[in-house]
Amino acid sequence: MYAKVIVDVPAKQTNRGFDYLIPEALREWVAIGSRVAVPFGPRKLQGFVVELHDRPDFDPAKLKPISEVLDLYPPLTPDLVELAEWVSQTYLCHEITALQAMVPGALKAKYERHIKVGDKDLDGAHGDLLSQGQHTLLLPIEEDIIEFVRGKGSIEIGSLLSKFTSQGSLIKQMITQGQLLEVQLIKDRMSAKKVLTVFPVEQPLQLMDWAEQLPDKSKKQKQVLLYLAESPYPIKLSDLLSELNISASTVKGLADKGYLSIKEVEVQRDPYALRTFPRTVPLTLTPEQEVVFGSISQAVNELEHRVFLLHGVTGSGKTEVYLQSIQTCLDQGREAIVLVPEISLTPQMVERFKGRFGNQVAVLHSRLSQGERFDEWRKIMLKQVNVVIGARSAIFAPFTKVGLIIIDEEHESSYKQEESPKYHARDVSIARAAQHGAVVVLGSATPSLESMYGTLPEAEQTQIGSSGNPPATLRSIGNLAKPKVRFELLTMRERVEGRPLPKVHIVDMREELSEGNRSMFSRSLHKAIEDRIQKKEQIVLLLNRRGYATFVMCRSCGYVAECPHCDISLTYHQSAKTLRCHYCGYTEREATVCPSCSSEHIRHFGTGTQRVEEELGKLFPGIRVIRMDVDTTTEKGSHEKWLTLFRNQQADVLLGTQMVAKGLDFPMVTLVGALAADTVLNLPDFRAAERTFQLLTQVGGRAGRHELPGEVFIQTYTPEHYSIISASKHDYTSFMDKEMGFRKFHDYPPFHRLILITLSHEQIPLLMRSAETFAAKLKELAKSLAPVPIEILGPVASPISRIKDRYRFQCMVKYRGEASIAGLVQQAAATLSDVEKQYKLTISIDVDPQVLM
Ligand SMILES: Nc1ncnc2c1ncn2[C@@H]1O[C@H](COP(=O)(O)OP(=O)(O)OP(=O)(O)O)[C@@H](O)[C@H]1O
Ligand SMILES: [Zn+2]
Ligand SMILES: [Zn+2]
Repeated sequence: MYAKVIVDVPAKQTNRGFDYLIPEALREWVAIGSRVAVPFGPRKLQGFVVELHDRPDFDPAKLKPISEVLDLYPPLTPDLVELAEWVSQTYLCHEITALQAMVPGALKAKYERHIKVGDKDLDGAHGDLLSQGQHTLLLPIEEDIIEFVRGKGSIEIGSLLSKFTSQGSLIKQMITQGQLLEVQLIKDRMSAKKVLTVFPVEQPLQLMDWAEQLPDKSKKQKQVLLYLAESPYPIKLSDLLSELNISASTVKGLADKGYLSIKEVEVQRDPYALRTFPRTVPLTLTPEQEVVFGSISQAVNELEHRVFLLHGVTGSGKTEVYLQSIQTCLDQGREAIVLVPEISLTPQMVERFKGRFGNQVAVLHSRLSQGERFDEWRKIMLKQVNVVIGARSAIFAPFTKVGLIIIDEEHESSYKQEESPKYHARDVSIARAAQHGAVVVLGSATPSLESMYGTLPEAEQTQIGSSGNPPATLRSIGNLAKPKVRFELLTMRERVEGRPLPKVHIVDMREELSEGNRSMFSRSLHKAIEDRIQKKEQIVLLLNRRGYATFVMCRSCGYVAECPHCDISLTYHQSAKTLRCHYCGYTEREATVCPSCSSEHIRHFGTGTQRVEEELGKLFPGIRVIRMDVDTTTEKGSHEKWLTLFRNQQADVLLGTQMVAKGLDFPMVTLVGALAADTVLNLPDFRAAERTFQLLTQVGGRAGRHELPGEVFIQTYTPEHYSIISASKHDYTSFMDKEMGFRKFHDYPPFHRLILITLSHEQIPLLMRSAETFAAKLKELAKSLAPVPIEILGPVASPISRIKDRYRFQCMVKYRGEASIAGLVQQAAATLSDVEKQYKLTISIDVDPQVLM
């Protein structure tokens, strides 16, 4: 039996499985998905077993054996190993990168150089060495070192050097002469947490006997034995110490006498251990919920791989449908994965799932510590849970019988990972569900155009996009070749209990200006805020920008403060009175005079959340504002803290960036204001209108979700834009029609698919030459695909033309259908691999990009 192993080196040359022997002793332990240590050239590396077989590519006699199996259970399931191959082919990354993305960060290997006693010291004890005479006599210090290392078994080289300071060169010499041996160990970054636990070793009566026999002066020890006699259960050492107010040596003394034992016991770090979640029972479904639930549960019961797109207006009760569908799945003995966008994974969301399914739920998000995340993941692997709710990467939860995958707020662009592997969790979820015969539910009040397009019958899609195929479905690659599925549309048009959607007002800010209102609050919004404060109702204000102001500009000469390393203007931060670059972190002091013309008329422009907060304080004295943006939520738990304060009505206003727009369900919120609806609309991105419509609909949806009716104000300089008008009328259909027309006209997704290639280098000439070489090669390769329509745009400078002192050029590929364009792009990029290596050119390829900057 041989194992194919993919090693921990993300490079082109190592992007394949290498064969290794499985030593007899490890047979039982090696499986597909095992993490192993293998010799690789002079090094020892971590790798994943991706195949077991009995026909090696090379002479079996020359194969090396696997050195170690690193886990008790393989951290990856065979289906995940297969999925990794699909991810690497679809999104053009190394397979090891895809595999690594599937295991928690705690399992990423840490390579340590250790020292052992070398085999030159053949007979073990140095006494023999001396008598044999053929060895050079060891110096006493050398003997000390060898004895020390022998005692440790093996020791990290740094620790050895710090023990024997100033013996560095001697130790090096001993390694060269073979008295010491250097080995490489693979350690996990994190391991299961263990605590010392005290175990009684006998029955209570015996313990009491022992207590009796102890001399009178050992009062404390007697106390411990009597305590254990009374409650004869294992107890954490630290708990025992604090309970009896004794020292560890007391307990240790008893252990030495054999009256009790102290062992290390593995415990799980549970971020929610201190919280209790009141159990909830299924609600009686509304007729609309009933219909939707019926379709989903039927598919789950029939174990059919189907994809539903659930379009339900804000407050229509999608979560309850998810919960009951998951119950159906669990009743089947299968497992469920729920994905939510990182920022809407609020305590409220967790509570809904833990409240219904209790300890069966694991939670995975980035605000957990690495250790907590590792332990949540272990609960999944050890089958202690059967539901996981988490952000993007939870799609890789190591379940083995997935029955249902739910993606809430499926339109969210954060489901696309921006670093390699640049996967889209929505598309990966469909691939994974296909492997398991599982059902996918994509839920949103504002479904993405891609998903909506996926619901159209083939004929209609053809009509719109002539020969296009749905982009969001599974491509036929490798083992994952499955027939494409068409998405089935389910709709919920009403809020529960017939609550009305909020009334929306569009406010034309140009009019405000012309009538002399220079404030960032229109008169009508101002009045509405006053009204709610008086009624003790709550307000959500959205400003899609953080910081105090977007940029600093000189009114005399037009100078704008820009980052010296990136072509992007700096953002003013009020609290530190600094200008900061959001791309590289560069920071400088606020200037009081213009660096260009020395004028004093240099000001911050635009409005940031900090400035709104200040102005609210001035306009409404005594108003209690919670500001939530990246700057106020970096601390662990801060997100939770702010939302709890708001829920407990300890604030009147929740002001923030898009993180206040999603998923929140607060009964007292009756007013929502979008202060500058155009910020997103003005971005140079073909999805700007879609993002604007989604954001306004979502934030508006926070108002009036319970008994009290809601009202929304949208402040804008472009009140005639269809995304704003449609959002104000809750009219998804008319927005969709217009936007589909626009996308079709410009050959944008979902009618065409995109691949964005960004090249970067410190020098423009080399960069331009490389970009042109790349584009020319790609154009040549594309000819082979004719008549498949493929368009190659560029190279042009990227919208952000420089980041961290590296210039950036991009090419955009637009194509239709399922042709394997990605492969061609990779081939074209390969022609530059020498330049990449020699001159440090970087090429980044983004398949189905969400961010075009
Ligand atoms: N069948 C039901 N009977 C009574 N109340 C319900 C029912 N279903 C849901 N609700 C309540 O309605 C409110 C809105 O539901 P939920 O938050 O699930 O909406 P949603 O569709 O997820 O909205 P959004 O897209 O805005 O997040 C919640 O307070 C929920 O408890
Ligand atoms: Zn100036
Ligand atoms: Zn910068």
